[in-house]
Amino acid sequence: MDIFKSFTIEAAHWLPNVPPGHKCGRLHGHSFRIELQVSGEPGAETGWVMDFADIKAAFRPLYEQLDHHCLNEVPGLENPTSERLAVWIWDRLRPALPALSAVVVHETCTSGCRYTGPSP
Ligand SMILES: Nc1nc2c(c(=O)[nH]1)N=C([C@H](O)[C@H](O)COP(=O)(O)OP(=O)(O)OP(=O)(O)O)CN2
Ligand SMILES: [Zn+2]
Repeated sequence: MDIFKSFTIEAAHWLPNVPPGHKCGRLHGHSFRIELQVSGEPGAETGWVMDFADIKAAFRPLYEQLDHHCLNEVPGLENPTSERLAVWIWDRLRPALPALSAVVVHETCTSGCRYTGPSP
């Protein structure tokens, strides 16, 4: 079974490698919505896969690095596309949250990225 916890991150970014004149080469901001999916079987007694609060606690240090920051200034996010942000979160969160099965980044209401880990 899959469960998820969502977070909103207010952050600025610009994309350094887009062609000249591309709108995303200019500094702009988003309310990024980050969805963390965790998979497993619900415990017989608890009835849950994992306490949502434990997902929140595990993500907290990363949230603090991202929220109300310019993503380009965060080490490892010099080219902060949705794809790079999803991988950045996955790489840093998975050790603390081994049941993590997907990181979804909604950059806008209409665009985003879903990452389920490196290809085997
Ligand atoms: N594959 C990717 N493409 C784009 C990314 C990205 O991270 N990965 N990022 C951007 C920009 O940062 C931009 O903020 C988002 O682009 P876009 O969806 O085009 O934004 P709009 O609000 O203009 O979307 P509409 O729904 O078309 O109005 C660009 N591309
Ligand atoms: Zn953007």
